[in-house]
Parts: sequence; C-alpha cells; structure tokens
Amino acid sequence: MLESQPLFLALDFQSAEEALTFLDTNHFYEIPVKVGMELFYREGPTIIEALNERGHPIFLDLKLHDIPHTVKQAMKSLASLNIDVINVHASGGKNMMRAAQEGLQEGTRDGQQKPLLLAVTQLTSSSDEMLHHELLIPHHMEKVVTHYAQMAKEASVDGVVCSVAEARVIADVCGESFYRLTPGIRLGTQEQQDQVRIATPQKAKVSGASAIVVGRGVTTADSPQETYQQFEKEWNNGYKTTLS
Ligand SMILES: O=C(O)c1cc(=O)[nH]c(=O)n1[C@@H]1O[C@H](COP(=O)(O)O)[C@@H](O)[C@H]1O
Repeated sequence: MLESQPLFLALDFQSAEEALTFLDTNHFYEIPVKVGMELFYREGPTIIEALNERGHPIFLDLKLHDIPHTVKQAMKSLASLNIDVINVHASGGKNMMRAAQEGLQEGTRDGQQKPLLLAVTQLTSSSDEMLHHELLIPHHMEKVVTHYAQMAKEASVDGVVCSVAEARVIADVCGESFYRLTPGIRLGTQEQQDQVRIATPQKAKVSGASAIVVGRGVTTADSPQETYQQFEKEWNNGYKTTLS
C-alpha cells in the first residue's frame, strides 16, 4: 500500500476540529496524513479513529525515545490503534529499537497489519554545526545518519526518517526495500523556516526517497489543494526524470 502513497500531509494543528475542518474545506479525501505530538497529545486515539473513518492512511509521529521496556510497552498499546506507520528516535539505541518492534508485533491484533516502524536518524532541523558543538558528535551528518540507519536495520526496524541529502546513500547501504521517509520538503519558492536540510519534491524523488512529509508548505498556503497538487506533480516529474 505505501509504495503508491508518496506524500504524507502533516496535520500539525492544535485540535481535531481544526485538522478535520482543514481537510474538509480543502477537499482532502483519503490522502495519507501524519499525526504528530501537537495533535495527538491534545486529542489522543479519538483523532486516529476520526481519520480512520474518513479512510486516511496514518503515520503516527510520536518519536518515542526511552528505556527499552517502556518503549516496548508503549508500542504494544499504540499497535492497537489502526495506524500504518510509527516512529522512534534511532539515538535510543539498538536495544530500544528492537524492543519497539517487539512491542508492535505483540500489540498488533490478529488480522491487522503491523504498522511500519521507522527510526528518526537526525532531525531535518539539525545541522553539522549543531552535531559538533551542541551534541559533541565529531562526525559529519552523512556518516552519523548512515550509521544510525545501519543500526536501525540491524535492530529489525523497517526504515528511517532522514533528509533528502542522505536518502541515496542509505538505499545503497541498507538496500532499496529499507523505507526512507523524508521531511523538510519545500517548493523552490517557499521559506525554509526552522528546517535546515531541505529539498524540493523532485529532488527527493530523484535522490531515492520512498516518500515525503509535507506540512506548512501546504497547510499555510493560500490555496492548499492547488499547492498539494503542485507537490505531487513535482514528485511525479522527478519519477520521470529518474527513469529517463
Ligand atoms: O518524523 C518526522 O516526521 C520529522 C522528522 C524530521 O527529521 N523532521 C521533521 O520535520 N519531521 C516532521 O515533519 C513535519 C515537517 O513539517 P514542515 O516543516 O511544516 O513541512 C513536522 O511535522 C515534523 O515534526
């Protein structure tokens, strides 16, 4: 299912009412959506149920990061929701990532598909300078992200969240089937805001991203539906470019 779903729209809204009104007003039906901390902490499982009823594939972006036992038990609970993708921070380590996958497996109901588990490598808002001077990580971004992706693969995680800049090398090192979801996507004319490692949808496609996450580029646009279609069009142009 996810292969044919290249664009997750980030529903970064303060309430279910705001999110659902946005979808209705702009005629977004059954598109893949991302529910993050802002919306889930306020609304909890009811927002997932509301989106299920409307037929949206769902990425629940809670970026879990805790001791392995806690993450396993949390994933067991979250697996009972009807979601398609969920994530953890790779910096929680291999044992934590393995525990997350076990929790999801144990919590998935009979007859339901286990959600895809992704590991966030380094946030797209992070720079080399931040790694070196704040986190005291001496290596370059690409090396750190690739290492985290390899750790995630060894821990039986299904893929990663990374920036477009690292998507190709991760596919080379971890294999094409290892999923690469890339946020930090902007059309050429849009502001980068708090993101650091950004790219266009077309660049994401030709660089080997499996899918993209788009938030404010669509949600704050003057014409969200038209802008969403522009993101899709650019992604599809990228596809043609790769094939030729
Ligand atoms: O896991 C994520 O979704 C994520 C990881 C990351 O490294 N960077 C990142 O921006 N995100 C999420 O992707 C969305 C990007 O939003 P915009 O910058 O508004 O397009 C936000 O909801 C972020 O929480």
